[in-house]
Amino acid sequence: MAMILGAEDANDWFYKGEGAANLVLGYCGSSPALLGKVLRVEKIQKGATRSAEECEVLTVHEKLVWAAIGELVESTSKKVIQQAFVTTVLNPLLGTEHMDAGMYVSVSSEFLKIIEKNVHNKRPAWRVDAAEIDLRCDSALLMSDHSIFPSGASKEGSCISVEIKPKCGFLPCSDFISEANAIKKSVTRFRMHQFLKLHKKEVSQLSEYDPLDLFSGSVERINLAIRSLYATPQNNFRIFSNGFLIYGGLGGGMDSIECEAKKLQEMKKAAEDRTKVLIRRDFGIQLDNFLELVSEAIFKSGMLNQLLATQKLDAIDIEGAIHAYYNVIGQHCLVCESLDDASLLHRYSLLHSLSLEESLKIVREYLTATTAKDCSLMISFRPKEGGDLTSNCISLRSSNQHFEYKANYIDMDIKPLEKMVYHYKLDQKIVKFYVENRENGGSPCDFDGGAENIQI
Ligand SMILES: O=P(O)(O)O[C@@H]1[C@@H](OP(=O)(O)O)[C@H](OP(=O)(O)O)[C@H](O)[C@H](OP(=O)(O)O)[C@H]1OP(=O)(O)O
Ligand SMILES: Nc1ncnc2c1ncn2[C@@H]1O[C@H](COP(=O)(O)OP(=O)(O)OP(=O)(O)O)[C@@H](O)[C@H]1O
Ligand SMILES: [Zn+2]
Repeated sequence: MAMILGAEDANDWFYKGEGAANLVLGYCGSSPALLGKVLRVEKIQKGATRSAEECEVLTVHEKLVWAAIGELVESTSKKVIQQAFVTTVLNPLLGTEHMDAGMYVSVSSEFLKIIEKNVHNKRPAWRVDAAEIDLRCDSALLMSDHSIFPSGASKEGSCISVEIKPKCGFLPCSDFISEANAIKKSVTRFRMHQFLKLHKKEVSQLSEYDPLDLFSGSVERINLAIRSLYATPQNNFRIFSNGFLIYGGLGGGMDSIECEAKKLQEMKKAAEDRTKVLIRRDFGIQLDNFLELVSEAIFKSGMLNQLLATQKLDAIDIEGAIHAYYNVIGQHCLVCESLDDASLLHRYSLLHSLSLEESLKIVREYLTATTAKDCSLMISFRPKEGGDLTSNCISLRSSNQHFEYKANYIDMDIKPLEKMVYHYKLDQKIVKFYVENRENGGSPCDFDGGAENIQI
């Protein structure tokens, strides 16, 4: 970690976006080593009480879970573990071509303080309320900016990229899913979660997107999914022109709940118009053709096949994995404790009779799958002028134009073990809400089932 970013470097970084856990900055300075890079800075929930040291190291039980994976045995620092997680766990599953583990660089607390001040006005208010840059961090992740091609290679203004957060692409079929939750086997988690998000005003309308289309392996259905993502982008779809966001929301969905419906429609229409103009200007094609280009690239890259296989490592669903979790942490199972269904209890007793090794494997695979269900893809395009058509080229049948593309996964973070309890509660809450409210489109008035209210 030779590079150190100090106060004098802070103004070279601009706000690019954020998710729940990290804030991402683009580089506008002149250092050749940093051109074309982004810096991913960790955030901390407001009011969080964990000490800096607790945040930095794996818990005793996390060490157990990840101990079986070669390199990870040695590491106790989360940053080292994160890098090893990508190279040792994810690369064999997803290949190396589309992965970027990045590298950690040192940052001073002055640097972070200035950044925090500089980006404040750019951040969505609800993200500001939820979390802030963790000023205790002494490093941040430096990665390639996957919304552009490496500098020098592309003619100015000619790169358009999309970011897609595909979420879970399959229906679970685990025998450990209770009869009361059988709907999970026929309706996607994404669809059911939409109803709860609408009720909680986290989104302004139900998404048209169906992950089963995107992961279908059929180019026609992939195109249907891309059109739906474009119609209702939420936090699942963004478009960038030359690295700058032109369509979709910063740090979340485009349909920020802070806006009234009419204003939202106007903003969406303006973003659509701008996007169409830029696509026509830079690529000489209509929006429909661009969305076709995106679909073809997803189909051709085969990335989603590998991602789906990784997601399916969650073979017994959280309703099964949660029992393995309690085996791992060596505590009495709170889920079984709250059940009075003898047949279910019998099924779960099979899980509680597994060896520690078997339980660790279930938990490890569950956590790996969770990362694959929450990551995003970034695909960048530029017109291909002359020369041979390489394997990374798409030819648009409709206009006989050729485009080069590159695709990368982003947000490959390892998930904390303790989050499994939250996942279980959220899962129960999503299904309960959907079952009770699917008839009325997801906007009832008397649902109080916060994840924290589910009894276990
Ligand atoms: O549980 P989910 O499916 O809502 O996923 C969470 C995401 O919500 P969304 O994609 O909007 O539904 C959530 O995204 P948002 O904050 O809603 O943009 C995070 O990605 C969260 O992961 P982490 O806390 O950053 O590690 C995600 O949590 P994990 O489930 O990946 O732990
Ligand atoms: N390498 C990258 N190149 C370009 N843009 C990036 C890169 N990494 C992240 N971004 C942008 O920053 C945003 C936030 O990054 P990221 O998804 O890693 O945050 P997160 O907090 O981990 O997300 P989540 O809420 O899914 O956990 C992304 O949605 C994307 O627009
Ligand atoms: Zn149990």
